[in-house]
Amino acid sequence: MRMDCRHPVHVKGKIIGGPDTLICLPLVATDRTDLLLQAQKLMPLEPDLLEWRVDALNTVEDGKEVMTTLSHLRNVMEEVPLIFTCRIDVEGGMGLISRHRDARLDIICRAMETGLVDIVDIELCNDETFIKTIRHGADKNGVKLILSSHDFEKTPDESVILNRLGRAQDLGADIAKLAAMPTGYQDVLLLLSATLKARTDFLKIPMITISMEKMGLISRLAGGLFGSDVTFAMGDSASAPGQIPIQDLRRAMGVLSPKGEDA
Ligand SMILES: O=C1C[C@@](O)(C(=O)O)C[C@@H](O)[C@@H]1O
Repeated sequence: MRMDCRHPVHVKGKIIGGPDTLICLPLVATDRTDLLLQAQKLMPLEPDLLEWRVDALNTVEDGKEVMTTLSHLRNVMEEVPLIFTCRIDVEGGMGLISRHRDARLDIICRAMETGLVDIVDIELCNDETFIKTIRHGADKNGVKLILSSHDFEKTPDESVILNRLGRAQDLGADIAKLAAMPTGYQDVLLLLSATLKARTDFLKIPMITISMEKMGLISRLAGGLFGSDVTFAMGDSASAPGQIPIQDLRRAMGVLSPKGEDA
């Protein structure tokens, strides 16, 4: 049976770290029209969460425009929880903003202040002042915080994976996240086994762990059984290598954890 975590996160009726593994769809668009079209297209697929990768937006440097776009997006999304992500360049961020610390900090803080964002995702590799400022803003505005780590080259050793998940928890994350690239199937096993170890040994908060690319697909399908609380499917397009359509993901997850059975 899937192990619940000690401090589940409740957002708009969804439980991250509860009995079910949730499915998140990413929104990656260069302009507002496309973003809203994508959201309209994805809503009937009934995702548990939507992630807006705001770093992909052409006009992301224009704070006012981003906030207006955010309010339009919120209207389309109704009650689906929103993760707001402005990814840093060294961990897969797109566009100019991903290279500008202060611009990223500013846009994330402004977004939290609107009250339209449920969760923000920032990287563990940010400096402590950055992380503390976001944590403070999140507390003030009732926003949950994901501290994440991405390695697009390799899968780190088990000790590094455990260390990063633990560090996210120690720095006050509500959810810890780690995505890594496998260079062999051994790495996929390593990621899953580290996930289980973190869940059993020390991690009280929910986590999201992902082994990327085709090779890591099993982690997106079955990661929930090992302790990962959210899995990412493909939105209108993929936001990372290895994502598959939500219908396929749901079917496979249903086979792995039949409802009403002890799995
Ligand atoms: O960090 C993650 C996970 C992810 O990288 C994935 O591998 O599915 C996709 C990103 O959009 C998201 O921010």
